[in-house]
Amino acid sequence: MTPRGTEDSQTGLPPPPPSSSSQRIVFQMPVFQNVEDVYMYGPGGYHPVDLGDVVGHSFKIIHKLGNGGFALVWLARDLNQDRYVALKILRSDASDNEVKILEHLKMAAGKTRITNLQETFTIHGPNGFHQCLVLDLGGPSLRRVTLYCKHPPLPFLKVAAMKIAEGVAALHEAGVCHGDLTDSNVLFEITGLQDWTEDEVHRYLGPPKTAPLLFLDGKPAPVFAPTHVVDALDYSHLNTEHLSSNILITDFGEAFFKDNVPKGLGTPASFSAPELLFGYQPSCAVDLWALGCLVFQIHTFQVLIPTIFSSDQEALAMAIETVGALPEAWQESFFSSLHLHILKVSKRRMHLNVFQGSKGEDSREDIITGAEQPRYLSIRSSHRPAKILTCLFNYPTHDSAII
Ligand SMILES: Nc1ncnc2c1ncn2[C@@H]1O[C@H](COP(=O)(O)OP(=O)(O)OP(=O)(O)O)[C@@H](O)[C@H]1O
Repeated sequence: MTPRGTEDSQTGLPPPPPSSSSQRIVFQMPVFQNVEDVYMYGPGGYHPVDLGDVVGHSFKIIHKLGNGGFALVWLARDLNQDRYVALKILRSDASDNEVKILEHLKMAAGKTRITNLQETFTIHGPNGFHQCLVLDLGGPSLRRVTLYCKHPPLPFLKVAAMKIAEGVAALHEAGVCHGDLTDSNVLFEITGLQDWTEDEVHRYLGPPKTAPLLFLDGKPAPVFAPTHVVDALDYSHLNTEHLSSNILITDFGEAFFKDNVPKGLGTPASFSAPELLFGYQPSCAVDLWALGCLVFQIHTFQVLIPTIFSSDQEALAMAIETVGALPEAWQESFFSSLHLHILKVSKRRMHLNVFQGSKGEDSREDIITGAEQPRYLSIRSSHRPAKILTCLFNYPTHDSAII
């Protein structure tokens, strides 16, 4: 165990970023599914962490939970309290918005647990100062569960849907809008995990997959990077029976106070409220749109507004197909932006025809020419409206929501 971050220490300046291309850090095979952008190791970027390190006063790094644009999230054991937590270490240049929001929510929390923040602290490392959030530990996201798991029983799903709805209501009551409610930011807890030994964590969740991080010339990575990269947990070793319908809402990086509204949001197209495209400022209503999408997905294991290119126009077209026509005032601007979008896509298609020659099985051309479309559309048109109605009107009461 090597202590790496020192709380609030003030030692020296971080080293300069690598200068020449032979100084670039790379990692070689095996290629992992889910690692951070290693060029973000450098002053202002991610804090380097290796498995087994102890970060802050007592957090031993056991596994990697995930990486976002502004943070790495680690499964850590709190050696003082003897419990597992998620330790989110923000990039040194990350804004303190998420910390402010979570601290406000922690104070405001009433009966409903709306934040999973336990404590915050700051560390200093080779890349600068980093805020660390100690969070309740969640498991796989709704996105992963939707993609890879068997459909859990309906009562389980109803409780999960109710928990998200209660969480969103409590957030709004506390004056906060999440702004980025997506299937990646809703996590299912794992039953019994707190009683597992470290060996059991590795056995049930899969051992960490690591690869050395080296300079292009084969020399070991410098002090501002970790010695190894770690593939984030994919939960493929996890049995669905291990999931609890306790839900954590995470990633408050886009969250905002009701009385301090941002100009726009970076919500992925499939969960983005349509009004944002028509020049309206974000409000708590964007969370309600996203909540509808999530409730549908929890019940059906299908994305309500699926997109191929993650473009806003595509999502809007899907939304129209699913929930009906846009308000009249928006229609003209939608059709002109859709027209531009179609032109862009057909230009890309011509480019692929010219430069790619024959098309492979998985080529992007298949997607662009619409080879995927009939299956995609037929699922939607034959079953979706009925499913939407069933989920939205067959909503559980507290009494019926039993696992
Ligand atoms: N409390 C938690 N328990 C378990 N896993 C978590 C937890 N919080 C985050 N994760 C995992 O880490 C990943 C990255 O976390 P998060 O989305 O909060 O980072 P971020 O940098 O703010 O992301 P983004 O780039 O989307 O803003 C998540 O997708 C999730 O898989």
